[in-house]
Amino acid sequence: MKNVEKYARGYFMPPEKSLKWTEKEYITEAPIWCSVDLRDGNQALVVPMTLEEKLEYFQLLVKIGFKEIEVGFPAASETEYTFLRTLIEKDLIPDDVTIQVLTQSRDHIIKKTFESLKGTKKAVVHLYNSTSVAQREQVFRKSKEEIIDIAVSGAKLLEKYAAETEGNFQFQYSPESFTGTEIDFALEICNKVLDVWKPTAENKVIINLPATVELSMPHVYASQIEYMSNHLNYRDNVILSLHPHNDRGSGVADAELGMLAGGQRIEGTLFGNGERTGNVDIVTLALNMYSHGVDPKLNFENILEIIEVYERMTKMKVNERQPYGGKLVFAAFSGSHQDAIAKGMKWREEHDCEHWSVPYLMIDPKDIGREYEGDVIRINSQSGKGGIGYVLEQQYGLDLPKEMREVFGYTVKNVSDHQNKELMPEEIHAIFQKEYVNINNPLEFIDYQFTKHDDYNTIVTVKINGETQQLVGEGNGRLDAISNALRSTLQIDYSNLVYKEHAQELGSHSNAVSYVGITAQDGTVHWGCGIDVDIMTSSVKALFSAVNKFTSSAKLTFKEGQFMTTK
Ligand SMILES: CC(=O)SCCNC(=O)CCNC(=O)[C@H](O)C(C)(C)COP(=O)(O)OP(=O)(O)OC[C@H]1O[C@@H](n2cnc3c(N)ncnc32)[C@H](O)[C@@H]1OP(=O)(O)O
Ligand SMILES: CC(C)C(=O)C(=O)O
Ligand SMILES: [Mg+2]
Repeated sequence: MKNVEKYARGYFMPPEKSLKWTEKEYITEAPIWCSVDLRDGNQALVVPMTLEEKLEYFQLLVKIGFKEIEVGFPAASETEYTFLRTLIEKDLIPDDVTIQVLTQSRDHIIKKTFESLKGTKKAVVHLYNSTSVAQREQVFRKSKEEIIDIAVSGAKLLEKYAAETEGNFQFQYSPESFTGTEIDFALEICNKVLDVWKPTAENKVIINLPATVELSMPHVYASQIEYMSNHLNYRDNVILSLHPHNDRGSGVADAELGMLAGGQRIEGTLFGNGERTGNVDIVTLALNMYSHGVDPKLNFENILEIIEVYERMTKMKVNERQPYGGKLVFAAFSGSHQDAIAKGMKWREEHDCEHWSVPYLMIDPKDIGREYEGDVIRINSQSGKGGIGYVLEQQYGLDLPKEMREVFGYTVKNVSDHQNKELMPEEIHAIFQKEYVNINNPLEFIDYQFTKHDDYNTIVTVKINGETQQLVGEGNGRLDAISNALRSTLQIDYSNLVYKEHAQELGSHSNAVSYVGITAQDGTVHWGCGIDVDIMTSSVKALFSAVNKFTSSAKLTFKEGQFMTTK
């Protein structure tokens, strides 16, 4: 690409190697979660949420189980201010939830922030100022010392206004644009702020290290976090918080590796809404943990309900491929995936499995309120017999013989291919009904009678081209006798009767379902299905269906009492 020389890496490695985190394998316990949907998420929306929307979203976050929620930037607008006042005055904040507010390091903004907090039981007041080389040089045009002054003076103002305001306040500091800051400078400024606040075990300070802009690969961020974690003063009384954005698409990886490196708290949003490419997606982080058997301490058991509120409030869409929440993430169209999923599900039914291990599915969709049917296995021209058969079995109680599944699979794929669309389960069922079930043209089954000596003898009544006839046959079973009657009387040449039957126990009544396959002289197998309340009748109807399929595909016409090839 042209202009590549215009770009260079803009992050800073820690002054010494910090790679201890690589020795850890996975995240063993949930971090402190802080939702910043109502602040960072909200400030990134085309139209920020109204008061009513913020209130509904807040309730959603509480219901999910967030214990820390950044509710806004109260000095930013009347809505932000009023929202906070409403939460406090209407006593809408549960006792176990702490609200958080963001402020720049400017006297009038900090003052207004504390005004908005009057009467709150407890809150985190979050102070930030930019520390990166680019911000120092281009935006603030200040030296490192002057930038430290902004942070330290803001820290002192927080102390001052907190002392004047009734309530229980915890402080948080973010060196905004941390990822573009020299790490030893970020450390220096954080330690200077900590020296003002002097955290104690009873009143810990949160140091939040944002990937304001994600400038590096995640292992670099993790090394930066580990270095900071090892060198921050008052470390035992500091809660180390991470706030990844997603500019390179690795926000989740930043958070996960950052936690291995010492991050104890995560700030992020539902489905990753937030500035530019978004904040880190907390749904993904939490459910990634869940998929490893670690309780994330957030409840996403009804993810569809959460998506509905999220989309309505933010006017954003959850992408179809969004981990866990996306419409298509528990859907398989391709044949081999469907086959493996269907077999995996069956395996679970038949075995006493301790842990979830169904191929292609990270977690059981049911655990987050998603369904298998129509959700997991979806049918188009890329699908195969496994998935198509699975849909018929799960939704209509039709368990086709293996060989028939294959033939029917191709029929369905062809329809989807020609119509260039996905087929819904009811369409697949309709194709099956039309193509295979109780086919009675040209040969219509009317009745049968049996007598048995050594073998079965039958008189089967049929209607062909509107004319009723009685055919006589003999065989070692009843179906065999009827088949022999058809073959010998009507001169239909096939062999190898394949037969399977089962009860169809879906809905209020139970039918018998039979499948019959017959092999023509050229080796082609023709399949038919019969459904009836009576099991014998269902098998005869299946045979007639197969024979009718055979005569029509072999272009046999009925003339002078027998079937013959059309010239
Ligand atoms: C990475 C993040 O998400 S940071 C959070 C960003 N969120 C928001 O900005 C949303 C809410 N913000 C707002 O509504 C407004 O910006 C307000 C009300 C806070 C302030 O508005 P205004 O004072 O009109 O303007 P603005 O934000 O542009 O202020 C820029 C000035 O503040 C300074 N400034 C910016 N951030 C900070 C900070 N954290 N601490 C101290 N000063 C700051 C700038 O250097 C600039 O100074 P200058 O006037 O000397 O040039
Ligand atoms: C205010 C800070 C923490 C922020 O949102 C960021 O740096 O992304
Ligand atoms: Mg942010």
